[in-house]
Amino acid sequence: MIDKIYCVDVQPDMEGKRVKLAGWVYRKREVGKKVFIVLRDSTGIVQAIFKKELSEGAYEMAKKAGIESSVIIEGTVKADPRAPTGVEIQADRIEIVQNVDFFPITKDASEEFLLDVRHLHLHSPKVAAIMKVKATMMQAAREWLLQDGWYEVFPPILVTGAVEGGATLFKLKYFDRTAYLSQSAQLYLEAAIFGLEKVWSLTPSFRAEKSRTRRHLTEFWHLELEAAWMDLQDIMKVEEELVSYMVQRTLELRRSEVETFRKDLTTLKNAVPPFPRVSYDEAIDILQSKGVEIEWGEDMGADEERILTQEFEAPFFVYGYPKGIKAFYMKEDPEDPRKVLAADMLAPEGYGEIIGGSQREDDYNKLVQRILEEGMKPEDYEWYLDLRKYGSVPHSGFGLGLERLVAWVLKLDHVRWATLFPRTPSRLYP
Ligand SMILES: NC(=O)C[C@H]([NH3+])C(=O)NS(=O)(=O)OC[C@H]1O[C@@H](n2cnc3c(N)ncnc32)[C@H](O)[C@@H]1O
Ligand SMILES: [Mg+2]
Repeated sequence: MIDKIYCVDVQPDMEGKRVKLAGWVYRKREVGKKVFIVLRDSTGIVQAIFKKELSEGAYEMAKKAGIESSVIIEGTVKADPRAPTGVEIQADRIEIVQNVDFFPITKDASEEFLLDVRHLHLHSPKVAAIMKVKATMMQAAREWLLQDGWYEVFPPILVTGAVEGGATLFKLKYFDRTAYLSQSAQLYLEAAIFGLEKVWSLTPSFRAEKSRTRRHLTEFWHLELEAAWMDLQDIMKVEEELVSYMVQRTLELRRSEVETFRKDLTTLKNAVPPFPRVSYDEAIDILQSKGVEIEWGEDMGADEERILTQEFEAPFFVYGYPKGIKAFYMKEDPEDPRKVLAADMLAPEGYGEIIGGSQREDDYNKLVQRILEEGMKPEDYEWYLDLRKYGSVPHSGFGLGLERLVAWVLKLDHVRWATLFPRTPSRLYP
């Protein structure tokens, strides 16, 4: 490993110190007999100035370095308020590790082109900032889950059945059998609670959704929790405490990155428990009062949720959905058999659903009935039904779409920017 420091380490109080840095040529300009190179690394940027009178060899080499060339630079630190970071390096040595004559991404690159060359787009400091925020959100989630006594488990991705409807399964050949890519780890987490009680997993989930909306991917990162003995109210409290901690901790550790994407942090700061709660019935009333044509019993799509979120300045819950629009595993509301004990968490500012959760049906016969009602075969869920035969307990859980949370926090215009290599119906490469 090169004995170097990072751009962020170069500070004005290091005046006169000799330093070595490695990175990529982010910006470059020539003025008279000087070359200014703004070097980029994973921590930020710093300007290096190459003066012909100081080192002709380095000056001539610096002139050759193209944008995004990988370079190693040495020189002396000098405080200079005119430099982008208030300090620069009076460089007397540059090694071009690999020169780039023409970097294909230019200022006028289209979004589709950026996705076509996503492997090169990852050079971008803005993309790196998104990935740092995403990583910090998961660091925060792990911190919270550990201190609150949750066990991480590692469920299978190759599965034999649907959790969220057969229409969005990706099928694959598994030797002489058929397998599917997991839509959700939920059913396996439900099995894990009998030994561990409170479990969580972060897995890729797959949905063969043809929806071409700004919030759908065909592969997304899914943070899921499941807990024995918890009812819907209990799990909603877990959701709001977890999301609040993830958001506030990210503001604490990554505020400069967040502010790169949004100046108004109000809704993020408002993300503290208790989050507002509205019933599905109230949500329908709100939408109808705003002229939306929606009837009780219908699902809210992205457009309806966008309108509903205008009523809130923080993440909020919608609870008490009609049974007909929700999944087979959700427990019927004992007080209203038309409904299930389900709640979604919606992000404000038009982002909508970021979490789907519910209390699960823990009665064997009722679950068999729900499976049949949904046109599914109980024999396909034999192992899952066993969970209701051997010490069944009330239990609840939820799934958080990590890209959707990041998209809201950074106000991204599409979830695809929140993932390293987005997968959508039209994009499988690179
Ligand atoms: N353990 C559970 O209870 C999870 C449950 N089985 C489940 O999968 N619910 S969900 O379908 O609403 O998906 C959960 C969340 O997963 C995200 N999600 C769901 N589908 C997508 C797509 N296609 N793209 C991106 N993100 C997606 C979104 O934030 C949803 O709220
Ligand atoms: Mg959902």
